Amino acid sequence: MIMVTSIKDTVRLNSGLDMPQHGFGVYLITDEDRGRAAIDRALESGYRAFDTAQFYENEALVGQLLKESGVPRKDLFITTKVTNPKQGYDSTLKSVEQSLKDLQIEQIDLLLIHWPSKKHFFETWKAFEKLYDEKLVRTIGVSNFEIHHLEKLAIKANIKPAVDQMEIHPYFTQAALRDYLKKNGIAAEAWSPLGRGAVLGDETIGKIAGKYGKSAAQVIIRWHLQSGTIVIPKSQTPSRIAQNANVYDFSLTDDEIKTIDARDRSDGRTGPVPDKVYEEI
Ligand SMILES: NC(=O)C1=CN([C@@H]2O[C@H](COP(=O)(O)OP(=O)(O)OC[C@H]3O[C@@H](n4cnc5c(N)ncnc54)[C@H](OP(=O)(O)O)[C@@H]3O)[C@@H](O)[C@H]2O)C=CC1
Ligand SMILES: O=C(O)C(=O)[C@@H](O)[C@H](O)C(=O)CO
Repeated sequence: MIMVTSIKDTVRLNSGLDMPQHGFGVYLITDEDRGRAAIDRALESGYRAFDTAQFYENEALVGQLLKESGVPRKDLFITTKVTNPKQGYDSTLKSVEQSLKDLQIEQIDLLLIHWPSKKHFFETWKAFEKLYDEKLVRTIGVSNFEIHHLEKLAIKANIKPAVDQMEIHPYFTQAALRDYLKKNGIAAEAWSPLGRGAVLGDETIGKIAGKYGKSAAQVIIRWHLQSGTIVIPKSQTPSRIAQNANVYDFSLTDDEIKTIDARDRSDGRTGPVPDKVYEEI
C-alpha cells in the first residue's frame, strides 16, 4: 500500500522534480472575490500546488492572488497548459511568454499540452523542449494523451513527458492507461477527480465514508492518493476546500481500494473524448 501522510507529500517526476501529490484545481474560478476566498482557504488548508490553464482565462487572477497571499514563490508549484488554438511551435512559445507574464512568475513548474493536437502534434512538443532547455519551465508533460498519443510522441520526442493529466475517478478509472504510464515512468494526474460531483452520491463509497466518519469526497481523494495518482480537486466553497485537504487522518484498506476500483463503468466519462474535442486543431 502507498503511504500518504500529509498534503506536503510529493511525487518524484522523471525529470527529477518533486511535485505535490495533492494540488488544487482552479477551472471556473474567475471571480475575484470568490477566487480570493478560495485560494486563501486552499493555502490555509495546506495546498501549495495550483492547476490552471490558458483556456481557463484565470492565469492573471491566480497569479495575482498567489502573489498577494505572501506565500514565497519557492513554496508554490504552478501548473498551466497550452490551449489548442495556441499550439504550434511559434504560437506555443508566444503563448507561454504571455502565461509567464499573466502568472507573474519567472518559471512555470509544470507545463502541459492541454489536449493532443491533430495539426501541431510534434511542433508543440519541440517548443516545450526549447522552453525546458531555456529553463522557462521546470518540467514538461501532456494532458488527455491516450496510449496511442504517447506512442506517437515517443517517435520524435527528445524529452519524455513527466506527467499525463487525464480524467480519472471511481467511475472512470483508466486502468490500462495508468498501467502504461507506470511502466513508462510517467506520472498519472487525475483531473475531475470527483467526477465533477457525479461520483459523490455513490452508495458504496458512501458506506466506506460512513465507516470513517468522512465525506464521499474525502474517501475518493484518499483513493487517488493511495493509488499513487496526483490529484487536483476543485471547489469554490471554502468549507469544501478545507474538507478536501483534510484526508490525512484515516487510511483505506487494500480491499476498500479494490472495491472503489470496481466502481468503474463503461459510461463513466464526464468530460470530452481526447480525439474528438478539437477535431481540427
Ligand atoms: N486537463 C484537463 O483537460 C482538465 C483539467 N481539469 C483540472 O482538474 C480540476 C478538477 O476538476 P473539475 O472538473 O473541477 O472537477 P472535480 O472532480 O474536482 O469536481 C468539482 C466539483 O465538485 C464539487 N465539490 C468539490 N469538493 C466537494 C465536496 N467536498 N463536497 C461536495 N462537492 C464538492 C465542486 O463544487 P463547488 O466548486 O461548488 O464547491 C465542483 O462542482 C480542474 O479545476 C482543473 O484544474 C479539469 C477538467 C479537464
Ligand atoms: O477544464 C479543463 O481543463 C477542460 O479542458 C475541460 O473542462 C473541458 O474543456 C470541458 O469539459 C469543457 O466543457
